[in-house]
Amino acid sequence: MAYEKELDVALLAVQRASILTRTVFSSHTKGTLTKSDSSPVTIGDLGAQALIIASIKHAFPEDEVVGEEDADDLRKDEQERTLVWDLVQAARLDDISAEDKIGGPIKTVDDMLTALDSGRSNGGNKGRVWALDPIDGTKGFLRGGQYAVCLALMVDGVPTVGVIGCPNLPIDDQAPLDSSVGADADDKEGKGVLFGAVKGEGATSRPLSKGALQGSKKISMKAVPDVSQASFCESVEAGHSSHGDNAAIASKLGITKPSVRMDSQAKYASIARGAGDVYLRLPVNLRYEEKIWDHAAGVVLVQEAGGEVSDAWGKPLNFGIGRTLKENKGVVAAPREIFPRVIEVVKEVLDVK
Ligand SMILES: Nc1ncnc2c1ncn2[C@@H]1O[C@H](COP(=O)(O)O)[C@@H](OP(=O)(O)O)[C@H]1O
Ligand SMILES: [Mg+2]
Ligand SMILES: [Mg+2]
Ligand SMILES: [Mg+2]
Repeated sequence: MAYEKELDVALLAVQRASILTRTVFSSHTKGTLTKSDSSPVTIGDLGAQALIIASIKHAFPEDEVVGEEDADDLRKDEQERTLVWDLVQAARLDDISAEDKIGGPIKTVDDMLTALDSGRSNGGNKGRVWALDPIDGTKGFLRGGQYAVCLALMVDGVPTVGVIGCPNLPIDDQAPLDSSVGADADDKEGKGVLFGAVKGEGATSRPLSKGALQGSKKISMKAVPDVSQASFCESVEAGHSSHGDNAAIASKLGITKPSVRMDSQAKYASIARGAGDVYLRLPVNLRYEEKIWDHAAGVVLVQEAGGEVSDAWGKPLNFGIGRTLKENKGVVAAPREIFPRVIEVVKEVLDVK
């Protein structure tokens, strides 16, 4: 199989980082700081990014990483640095050969800061670049909703390997998608899924474990013979995607089921495994540039499960022009057969605005 080592390393790296995020999710201490764009970041985001970049740099030292976070706050804030260091040291896979494949524990605080700071690549359309979102859906993570640990390898600007860890999603791929999945989520028994996909090789899910990789199943999107029966998902945060436009599109498609709101790329993962059908992310503010790490892994997963993804105008997402998708606005994902119809209606709704 192509990119077998890359997929393995990415799955193990995300699995190890999820051990850390789960610890923070169930703890009162989240060390929440506010970033310059007023969005939140926690000790979970920072620890997970350090662990994942350390894993990538161990296995593929030449590769670049576009990561959401950096070490600026930790270099200034000793208390926060100590909290993250304790978490990073504690997060270990319980299978030694799995842990070895991703380089074993980070050795020093300096190594942790260097790893965390090694996600500053500007991306581009040449060579191998990883896109990393250590916690996607930080607001959901803090609220007790869905969140996802997301990692993708882009080759010459094309998302090629995608891995998403969803600690709060039900393991059962067929579990119906209703509003309870997105709200008041937890990571108790029966929860925690690790998704993986390689371009041209299909997509899989398996239970998120603490050790070696096991028990993967092929996943695919559900057939939707009648688009009015589709279920669609969208962001919980009204500032991230226009709930009004999404509702207008659903109504024009004849969809009467209420939308399922959930945070993070758990939306891509949920439609990829056929728990839902359509993901709508209509722009609220046309000046906002979507970040590549918010989409790269989800796009590989959906494409490999039988779906198509574009921006709201039906334009392919261009991951090869930097850290953002500045040539695109909004995102639409749906099974291949109904995708043209969905885009047609999305354009109708946007045209009358
Ligand atoms: N105005 C905006 N429009 C669209 N996305 C936004 C946004 N402001 C922040 N985001 C992104 O929305 C992501 C969460 O998406 P969702 O709403 O699907 O959960 C955030 O990821 P992080 O939580 O990793 O920062 C952030 O990058
Ligand atoms: Mg994100
Ligand atoms: Mg994030
Ligand atoms: Mg963020």
